[in-house]
Amino acid sequence: MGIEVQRPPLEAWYMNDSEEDQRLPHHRNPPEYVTLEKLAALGVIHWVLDADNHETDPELSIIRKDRGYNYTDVITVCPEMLPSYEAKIKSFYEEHIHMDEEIRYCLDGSGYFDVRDPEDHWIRIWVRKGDMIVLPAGCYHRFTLDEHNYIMAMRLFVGEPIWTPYNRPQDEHPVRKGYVHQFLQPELLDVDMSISA
Ligand SMILES: CSCCC(=O)/C(O)=C/O
Ligand SMILES: [Fe+2]
Repeated sequence: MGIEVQRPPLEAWYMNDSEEDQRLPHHRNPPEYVTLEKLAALGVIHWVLDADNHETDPELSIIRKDRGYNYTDVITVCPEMLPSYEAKIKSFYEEHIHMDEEIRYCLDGSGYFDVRDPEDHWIRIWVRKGDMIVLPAGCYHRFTLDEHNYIMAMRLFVGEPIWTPYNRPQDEHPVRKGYVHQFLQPELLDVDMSISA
């Protein structure tokens, strides 16, 4: 029998355009929440796992086996523990893609992963202890700590890890084109295109 993890579901919302501190929530007024279904349509996958028992968690083992995530390490992002903290935080918050999935499992603390919707608006995904998310290869995104300034996250990968970010614009990159083709094609989107014809 699985362990019931008592915690609120993943929260995601549209961001406002404020230039204030990136670690603030940046809700629109009134707030506009984004469903897990909408995130799934963008290719963002999510699980809530038992972070306190991640070393022996059979659910994590199954995900890793099913998806081929044979590599793991743990990164702690906070001013005291991350070497070159300021430079890393700046680079994480530059909009970028990777050639592979970005897979992060929050073991403690929290932070925000921002992704673009089909109209290029930012969606902020609040990742807290127990959340594991996958951002597809070629998906524009960025990361910031929240106001608590601390996250400990497992990083997973298929094979030897490559963390290289490719900053926007990457619209001609084959991996970006593949993402657009798979997730952002107009016929896949839940929008009324007739009014723009
Ligand atoms: C919480 S893991 C640090 C952020 C990171 O690794 C990354 O690639 C952000 O895009
Ligand atoms: Fe990234």
